[in-house]
Amino acid sequence: MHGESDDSRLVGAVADREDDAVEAALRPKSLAEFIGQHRVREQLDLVLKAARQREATADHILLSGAPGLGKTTLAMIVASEMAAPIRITSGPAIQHAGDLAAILSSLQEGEVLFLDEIHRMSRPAEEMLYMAMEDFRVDVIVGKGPGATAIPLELPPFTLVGATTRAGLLPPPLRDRFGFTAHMDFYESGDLEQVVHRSAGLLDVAVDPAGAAEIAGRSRGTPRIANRLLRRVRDYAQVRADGAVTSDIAAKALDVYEVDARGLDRLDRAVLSALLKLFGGGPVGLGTLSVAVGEERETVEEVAEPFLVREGLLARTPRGRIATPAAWTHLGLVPPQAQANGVQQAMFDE
Ligand SMILES: Nc1ncnc2c1ncn2[C@@H]1O[C@H](COP(=O)(O)OP(=O)(O)OP(=O)(O)O)[C@@H](O)[C@H]1O
Repeated sequence: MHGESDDSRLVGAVADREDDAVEAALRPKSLAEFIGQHRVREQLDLVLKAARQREATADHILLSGAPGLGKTTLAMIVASEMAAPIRITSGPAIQHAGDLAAILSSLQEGEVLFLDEIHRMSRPAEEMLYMAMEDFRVDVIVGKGPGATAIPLELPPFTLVGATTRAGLLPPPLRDRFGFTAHMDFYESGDLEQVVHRSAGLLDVAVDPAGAAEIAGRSRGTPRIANRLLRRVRDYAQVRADGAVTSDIAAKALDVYEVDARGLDRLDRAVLSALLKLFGGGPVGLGTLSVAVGEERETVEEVAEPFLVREGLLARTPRGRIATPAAWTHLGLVPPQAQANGVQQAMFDE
């Protein structure tokens, strides 16, 4: 068993250590620099401009969307557009209401508090946050048991920017306290090409338009992946060529890393290939499919399948997993039905 996790893959959307080190340099610093997500950008622009005109603190903002689409980047942009400082933390880091009280009580007026993975906060912290968001006040509990007392503490107005991979996971009372919710979608290929060009400029790598398109096409709609693939292509171009990235160089480099033209990696293709070659395209149960590819059930279900489903290559049905016609085409195989038809046609021709 490989026990593969999403963050160990070149096409994983969750940040790895190298991403952490270079992402800061690649982050757009203003809304004008932020590529794609036109609707979200326009809406956010209005929210922030209006707050600035009123000389008020911006409303609380909820950003939802898959990892690597730019939620942290947007939170930082909110702070810079409001000329406000930003404090960054995450749901899992706040286990006790006291942790949150300490952060909230040290905020400056107008500060942006970025709370990543807000759906993973503990319940007591969440309840404290309701009051802080609405009334800019927290009750700090002193003591334990019947002798415990709540001491109210006034907070300066601040802007909470919450990020979550799924807004549906948030309890409605929390969701309702955001003045503005932005849903971020996967990026269009053209937008990702722009991301590649922009990052290449910052990293001082020469990339021609076809090279950028080749990288964008394999980036699974995600800027973080586009930036990571660009770095691997840069290595290849430097070691095996003259440093310039063309479509040929990008394709060869990403073939070495087993990321195919549609952004599928070894694991994705192993799942599809087993489904097609061993089970005739399904339906087959998840357990059987996982054994066939030598991976844990969870790895197949949570790491490989979401992208295959999104790409319309695999479908989850009550009877099991099935491949779509596009899956056969992608792996260059002929579906059994078409094969049978072909045989019949040949007999008829005779
Ligand atoms: N619209 C964009 N234009 C240019 N670069 C972008 C854009 N969105 C994201 N990026 C780049 O993608 C990388 C990942 O973005 P970011 O860290 O903001 O994602 P995220 O959604 O917060 O991910 P996570 O939820 O995993 O923290 C950053 O290096 C950033 O530079």
